[in-house]
Amino acid sequence: MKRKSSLVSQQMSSQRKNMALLAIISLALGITIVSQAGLLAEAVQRIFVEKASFSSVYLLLGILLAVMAVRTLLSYGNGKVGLHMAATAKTNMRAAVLQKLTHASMPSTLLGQTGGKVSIALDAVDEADSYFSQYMPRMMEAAIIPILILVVTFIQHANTGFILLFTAPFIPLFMILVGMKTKNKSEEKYAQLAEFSGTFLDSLQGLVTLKIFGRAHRQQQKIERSSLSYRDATMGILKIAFTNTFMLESIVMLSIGIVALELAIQLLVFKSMTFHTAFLVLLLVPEFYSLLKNTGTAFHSGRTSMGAVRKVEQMLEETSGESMNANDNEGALTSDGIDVIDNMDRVDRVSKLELTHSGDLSLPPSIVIDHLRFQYAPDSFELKTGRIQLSPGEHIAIVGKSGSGKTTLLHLIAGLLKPASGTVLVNESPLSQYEETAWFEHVSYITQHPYIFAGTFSENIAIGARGSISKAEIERAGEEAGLAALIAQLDHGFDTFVGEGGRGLSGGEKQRLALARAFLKRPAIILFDEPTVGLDLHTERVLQSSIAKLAKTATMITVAHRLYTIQQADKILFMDNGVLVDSGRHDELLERLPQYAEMVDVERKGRVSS
Ligand SMILES: Nc1ncnc2c1ncn2[C@@H]1O[C@H](COP(=O)(O)OP(=O)(O)OP(=O)(O)O)[C@@H](O)[C@H]1O
Repeated sequence: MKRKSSLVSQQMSSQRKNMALLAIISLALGITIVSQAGLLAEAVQRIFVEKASFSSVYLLLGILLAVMAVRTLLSYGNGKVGLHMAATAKTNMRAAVLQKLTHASMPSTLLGQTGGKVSIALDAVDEADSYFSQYMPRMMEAAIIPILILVVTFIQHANTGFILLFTAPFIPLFMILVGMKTKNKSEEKYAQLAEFSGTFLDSLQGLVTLKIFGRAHRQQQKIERSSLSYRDATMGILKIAFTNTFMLESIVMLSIGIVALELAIQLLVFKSMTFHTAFLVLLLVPEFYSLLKNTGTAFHSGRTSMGAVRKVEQMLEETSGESMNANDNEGALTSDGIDVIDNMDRVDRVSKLELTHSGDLSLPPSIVIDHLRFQYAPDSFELKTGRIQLSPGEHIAIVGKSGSGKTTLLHLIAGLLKPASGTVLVNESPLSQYEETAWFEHVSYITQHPYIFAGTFSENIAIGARGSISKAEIERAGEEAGLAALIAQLDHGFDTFVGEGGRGLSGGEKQRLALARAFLKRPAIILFDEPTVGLDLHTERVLQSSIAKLAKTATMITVAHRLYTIQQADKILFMDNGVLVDSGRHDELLERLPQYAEMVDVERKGRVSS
């Protein structure tokens, strides 16, 4: 293997003990192979050449049987160590993939297809198995045993030793040639599989939309095309594998034939060697080639594994380019730790961590937005702000037209996006100086489409808890969030199962469930994306009063659409085309900002007409 993947190298260095064990077992295996041949040659020599009685070789045959048993046990041991190495490596690699995915920044999670990522995390990591379970043990055997056999052969009969020495390099040479081609093919196969999985999952998720727009058939053809390319890539690899096996077998047969011919000539024509020596050498030679041949097959699967591992590495590299190291002050914060998943399917976890920042995070904190600038991509939408102070416990409303950058500003304040320049100051220190987990421990984000996991109401609410939590506490949080009436109608109450993606819950109900999580957490900072679609009056009131209760002791920043929310806010941030134009109370902005007055007017008319 010319260039070992760094992921594989990492695994190797962490498994040095197992490698040493493999080397010891391989050496012992080599000794049993040579002993076995020696004992067998001796037994045959005594019985057939020296015509000794069968009973005189009982002991010899007994030892031979014991050596064979030991050889079997050692082979089994080698396999076991390989499997153990593979299992450990796969666990580590999968942990690394999961770690990277959960710590990836928000923009990077939006890149690529989910199905493709799943196929890499599951299938590609599985493919790495054969590198450790087959390739490594075989390579170790190939590095030790053939040398041992070669030494014994040279001692016994130098001519055969030279034949082995001359023909053996053809096998690795051939392996390298084929292996190179297989690796490319294998990478191609994984690209095809990832595309196939991605297309398949995307189509499943958007099946209703596809049907409505009459695109189901076209999508079906797309799936068919990608499945055919996957088949072709797999067949390509198999073709190489079969050719590989055929060529290796031919080389081995030819070589053994040459050795046998040479031995026969020496034994019968020149009578320059004993039967014992000839037979011993003839027994050892197939073992020699068989080991090299096995290595060839293992090399093929090792190469296939490397292609798969390369894919895993690429994925890790791609996500790590975007991810934030928790200790990296420059890095973008991620939503890791937020108690409610936003509509981009962010995964949340809450764990207690020390603040890296030396100052105390007094709560609720004061927040200063200080000349932020942000772009998703060059030459696209740009967000700009001046300097604005948000006092502890204030209720802030971000308002503006659709696409003006409200959500982007909210994500920048929350640390979910990293500004290109400027800072968000929390208690007068840059947000980037805080340990992200510690910061998110105090933040709850209630999006318009909170993510509901497959599980019961209780399990979904308990996600908001910092430690272990009692059923009574979960139920109290549910009631405070206004879920009591809904739960009372269900046969299994809080133990009712809500499906993946929160199937069976309305938008308002999902938000109440997200609120229940927040009630368990009691955050100091609440980020709230107010529903744009009209909820019924009752639901809206329940949500409104629950949020108000939760926000009593917190700084709340709302992307606001309701006039009521806007009027009640302590401070309104008015966004226009990415620019934070002005901030102030409702009456102040009405007076000095015509665009704001116009927006309020439109909102009022909308209310009356709807
Ligand atoms: N992930 C993204 N990548 C690239 N551009 C984005 C991304 N998210 C938002 N944008 C763009 O940034 C601009 C501001 O979007 P943003 O969601 O902040 O607006 P908004 O005021 O919250 O809109 P709405 O009220 O409709 O939700 C829009 O032009 C949008 O297309």
